[in-house]
This record gives sequence, C-alpha cells and structure tokens, in this order.
Amino acid sequence: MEINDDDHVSRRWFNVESVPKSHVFSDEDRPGNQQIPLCNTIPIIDLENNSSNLSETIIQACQEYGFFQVINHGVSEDVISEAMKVMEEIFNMPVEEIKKEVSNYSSGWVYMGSTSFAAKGAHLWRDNLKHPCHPLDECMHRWPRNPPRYRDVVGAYIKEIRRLSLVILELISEGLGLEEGYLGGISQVQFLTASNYPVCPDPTLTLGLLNHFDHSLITILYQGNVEGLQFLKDGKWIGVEAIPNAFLVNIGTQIEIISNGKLRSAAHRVVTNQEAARTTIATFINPSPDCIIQPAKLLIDEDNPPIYQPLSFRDFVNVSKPFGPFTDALQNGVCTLKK
Ligand SMILES: O=C(O)CCC(=O)C(=O)O
Ligand SMILES: [Fe+2]
Repeated sequence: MEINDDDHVSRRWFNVESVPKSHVFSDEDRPGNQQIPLCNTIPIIDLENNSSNLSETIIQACQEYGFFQVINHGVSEDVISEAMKVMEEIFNMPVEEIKKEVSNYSSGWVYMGSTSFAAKGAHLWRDNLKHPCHPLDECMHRWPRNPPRYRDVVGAYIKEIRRLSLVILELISEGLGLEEGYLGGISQVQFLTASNYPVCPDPTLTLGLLNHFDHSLITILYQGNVEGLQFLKDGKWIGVEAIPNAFLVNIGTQIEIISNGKLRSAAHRVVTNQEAARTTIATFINPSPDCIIQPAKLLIDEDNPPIYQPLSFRDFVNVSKPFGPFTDALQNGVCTLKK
C-alpha cells in the first residue's frame, strides 16, 4: 500500500498494521534489529551550579560527544509543556487544515506531511513543521494562525530559548578562549522545527530522520520523555536518554568550523518505536545567510593552520542542501523576510 497525503484528511494513515513499502528504507540505512545502547555518560550540565567550571565542562562534552544536556536552565516547565501541547494539537489537525494555512512556502513556514519529503528513496516516519523565529516581531505574523494560541505559546517558548542559546553560546565562546559575545553576535537567525514521530508497527524498517549533521551553530532540542535520537560515536550508534525538562544541545557544523575542528558536530538520526508517539521541538541557532563562517583568528597560528575555507552561510547551505528540496524555500523565508 502506498500512502498519499491527498487520500486522507487526517493522520489516520499512521494507524497502519504494517509499514507500507513507501516508508521502508534500504538495508544500509534502516536501523534493523541491532540493539542500540542508551548513553548514560553524555554530560548533564546544571546551569545553576556556580561551583563548577561550566565552560570547561561544556567544551569537554563538545569535544567528546558533540552533545550535552542542560538542566536548571531557567525555562519554566509551563512554557515547555504548553509549547509541546500546542505542537501536538497542530500535528493532530486534519492535514487539509494545515495545508490551508501554508498557502505558499514564501510565507516563511513549511509543513512537511507524511509523504512530502522523500530521502534516499523512502519517506520519513514523521510529520514536521518549520519556520523562522528570530527576530520574533518580524516572524510571528507568518506563523500558523491555528490553533489560535499558537503564536503566544510558541512566542513565549522561543523568547526563553533565545535567552538560553545566548547563555550557552557565551559559555562556548569563553571555553574556546574567544572574545565575549563572539558566538552570540553571529547567531542572527533562528529556526524552529517541530516533529511528530507516530507509533510505528515495525521500527526496524523505518526512520524518523536520516543520518545527518545540523548546519547550525548549536541546536537546542526538547524531546519530552520519549527516546528516539541516536548519534554516532566512534562509528557506533548510541541512544540519547530523554530527560523530562532538560534540553539536549548539540554542536552544529558552523561551530565545528569556527573552532577549527576543536569541537565536533556529531552525525545523528531518529528511530521510531512501537509504543509511544514522540513529539520534539528543535531550535536551530544559525548565522545570517551573508555571514562568512571560518575558523576564528584567535584559534589559528603556525601550529594550528585553518582546516576549513571561509564560506558564507548561504553558500554552505546551498552546497549541502540540509533541508533537501525545501532548502531554497527556507532560505527565501529568511532572506526575503519583510516587515
Ligand atoms: O527530533 C529529534 O529528536 C531530532 C531532530 C533533529 O535532529 C533535527 O531536526 O535536525
Ligand atoms: Fe538534527
């Protein structure tokens, strides 16, 4: 059976008893039967702990894993749970209604239904929505109008994530020995991407998200309490523990470049499961499209020559097409955002 978004007006198709051929990945890409262990050593950084050297701990985490979790981050549980609820509401809306909202991609937000994104010959087992979210007052009026509280709830969430991202970028700047505000200063663009990974009858065949790198400075992910994210360490997949009310932070390729390879951006993917649907909210903290990304001068000397060429973020994205066929739409969304 093939799944076609136009054949239905709700997400009923996810209740299928077996995985349709259109969603089966090749042997090479799919998770198969391999048991993937959960990593219990990804550092959990307590941002209120003044007694430890936070920037040093973060740098070590970024060198070893490319990932860390943060707790006591100051984002209230209410703000997080409201944002998660409103995302779940949106993913439960009939597809027709969501499509009505997205009249065209230049509106600055993109909805990818269950079949609109084919990668490596198969469809991802997920529903996804993306939109720019910084500066808030220039973006908010392009966000979904439904559910009616979407803009308020997600606006409150994004304000907090912006604050948190600047705290984290400052700790990374400090840990790398860069001047104050170095990374915060270039974090001019922010994208929100919310995903819903429905329960899957056979997770060995499917993927919520293919193996990829984030082309951000950092990504701040809220993954609720359902696991599914895995990252590659020393050539092996490892699962990331879901800690309620903690944010998972990962280093994107742009900080890997700025740090001249000192910090690593780890490849990751999302697997599905048979028991519980999973909703996540990722916020990509990005440079502006014209920003030239290159190893920071302070980290370069005779013994440490630059290992990356300078490239504008726009060119980097255009070459690597991280959002597949939607890359141009998203770039346009950012580049042509009008007041
Ligand atoms: O949903 C997740 O767990 C991860 C999402 C992700 O990696 C991405 O959007 O780049
Ligand atoms: Fe990612």
